[in-house]
Amino acid sequence: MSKADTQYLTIVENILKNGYYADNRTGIPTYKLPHQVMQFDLAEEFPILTTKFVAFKTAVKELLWIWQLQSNNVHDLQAMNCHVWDEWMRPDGTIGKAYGYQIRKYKQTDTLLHTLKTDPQNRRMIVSLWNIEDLPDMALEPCAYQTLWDVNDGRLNCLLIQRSGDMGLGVPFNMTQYAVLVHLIAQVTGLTPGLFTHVINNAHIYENHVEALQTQLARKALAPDAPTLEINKNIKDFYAFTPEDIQLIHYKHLGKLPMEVAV
Ligand SMILES: Nc1nc(=O)c2c([nH]1)NC[C@@H]1CN(c3ccc(C(=O)N[C@@H](CCC(=O)O)C(=O)O)cc3)CN21
Ligand SMILES: O=c1ccn([C@H]2C[C@H](O)[C@@H](COP(=O)(O)O)O2)c(=O)[nH]1
Repeated sequence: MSKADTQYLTIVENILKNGYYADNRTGIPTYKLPHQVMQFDLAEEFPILTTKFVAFKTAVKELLWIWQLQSNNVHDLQAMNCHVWDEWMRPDGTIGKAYGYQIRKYKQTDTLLHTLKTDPQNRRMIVSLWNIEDLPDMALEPCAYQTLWDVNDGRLNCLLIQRSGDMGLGVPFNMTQYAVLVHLIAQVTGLTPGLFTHVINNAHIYENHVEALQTQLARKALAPDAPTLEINKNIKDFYAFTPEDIQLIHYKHLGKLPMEVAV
């Protein structure tokens, strides 16, 4: 079993056992717990679940859409054969001033890369998608909305803050895609991947995901070891990475667990 499975399933188990049952805007109630934390040393193991199949390539494409393409246009994501944002697409084809829009608006990827290269002991390396002024014009207010970056002895550390975490669908994507991001940014800044800490303010399980997550919990004993991440080492420019440059080697898992997304 991967360390990702252990930490993720501990949270899932705790929510199912002790979570507070409450309504929310989607109409599908959730069980929820506050302030759940996972922490991975990326030098030791790449965090991805093995107790179910995580659509790794899809998660990587969504990440590149936000951080590299810096797009809010759902058609750009669909062009990569990724459809996880289809339900939130507005008639103009975008998700409004959300996600990639906020990265581009303030050149946040460029600034982070530049600071990591020129002033790695800077204590102000923050990328934030939470822009109060623009919130009313977003199709969805960003969930994984902030990262804080830090360097110790050549190791790149990242703290991800997520205000709202869908444990069944969003979180398995988020934990893995942000781990990929740390690897990508480390490679192009001459650093090595260090600690990745993922804080979730409202960690919830939708009522209609309970059965699938119970199935996943029951699979624990059979879980395979974690795969390894392999990135094309020749790439030194963050904007040159393609999904093909980012490969999972020997990803063994216990199969898909379909869940419906609450819109
Ligand atoms: N309720 C909700 N949960 C989320 O996780 C979420 C939202 N809304 N809204 C915006 C994005 C969209 N996200 C999504 C949407 C769908 C999948 C999903 O269906 N995942 C499937 C595989 C999809 C594929 O293979 O392409 C899965 O089994 O993980 C994942 C994340 C994450 N976000
Ligand atoms: O990257 C993401 C994006 C979204 N989510 C989930 C978290 C919630 O279940 C919904 C958003 O609903 P709000 O009412 O705006 O909190 O989407 C996620 O887990 N990860």
